[in-house]
Amino acid sequence: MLSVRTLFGIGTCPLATAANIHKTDCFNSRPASTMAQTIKYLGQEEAQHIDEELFSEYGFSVDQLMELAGLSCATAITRAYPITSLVKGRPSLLVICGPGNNGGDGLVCARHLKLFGYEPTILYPKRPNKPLFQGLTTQCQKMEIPFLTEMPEAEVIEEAYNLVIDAIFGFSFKGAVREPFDSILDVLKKTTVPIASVDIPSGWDVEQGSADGLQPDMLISLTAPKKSALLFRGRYHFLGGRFVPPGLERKYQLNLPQYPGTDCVLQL
Ligand SMILES: NC(=O)C1=CN([C@@H]2O[C@H](COP(=O)(O)OP(=O)(O)OC[C@H]3O[C@@H](n4cnc5c(N)ncnc54)[C@H](O)[C@@H]3O)[C@@H](O)[C@H]2O)[C@@H](O)CC1
Ligand SMILES: [K+]
Repeated sequence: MLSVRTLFGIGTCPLATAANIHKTDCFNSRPASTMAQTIKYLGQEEAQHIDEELFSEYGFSVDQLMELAGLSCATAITRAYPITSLVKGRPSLLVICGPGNNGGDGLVCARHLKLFGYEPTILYPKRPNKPLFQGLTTQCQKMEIPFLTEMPEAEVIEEAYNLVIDAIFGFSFKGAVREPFDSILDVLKKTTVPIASVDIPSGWDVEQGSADGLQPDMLISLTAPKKSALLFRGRYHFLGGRFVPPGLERKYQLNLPQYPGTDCVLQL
């Protein structure tokens, strides 16, 4: 059956215009694609094991995979929210980065989005004292991406930004959210600006989700979706992180779909 998306393509759907991009459910009846049915949804421990093996057995470095993950996120965002579809006069985005590697993906994503013509602003309240994150921060500063010193109020976000990119927590998140991220997530829950979450909607249990948590408009699952992604109800679910070696895919029976051509993302 032909879906609206098939007919018009993302960004050219007649309903996804500048006037209604905020939460308009243009693609509410998302087709249950065969790919999404067969792909494996990972538990928290499994995701962490895959992560460790990529570094220990397969010889990757963190910054290498982070670069590919962040590029995937930026690419997926350009597909779902092309600059021409944005409601504000400027293509402004707010990227909120957390204290771990999910936050690192956010920094890389912001840098690529700037190169793609968007105007990202970063909030990075807890910065690890490690060369990797210091380097990524410097790169963003040299790209002339502004950093905020505090979380804006929900009304200010609505006024100033087209989209919030949530790169706060990924698959290592556990337990109750600690400050300052608790207050940050409270503000995000109040705003109607669409949210694009990197790997996992922040604050969600990696496997069980969160009934009263964030409800992002977009989710970019990295490597493979996590179990909580089955509860995602937003418009756009993309897969990114096209770096999984075949042996690792076989071992964990990931059943990853074929990425089209040279693309680094795929819509599920
Ligand atoms: N193997 C992969 O698939 C890859 C994963 N990457 C990214 O790395 C992420 C995982 O990164 P990490 O393992 O560093 O972990 P996260 O980025 O998920 O978070 C860990 C950080 O969050 C803090 N934290 C955890 N629970 C908290 C709570 N309840 N309240 C406040 N702070 C809390 C921890 O103290 C730690 O600083 C993935 O989700 C993905 O975004 C990519 O960078 C590269 C490839
Ligand atoms: K996230």
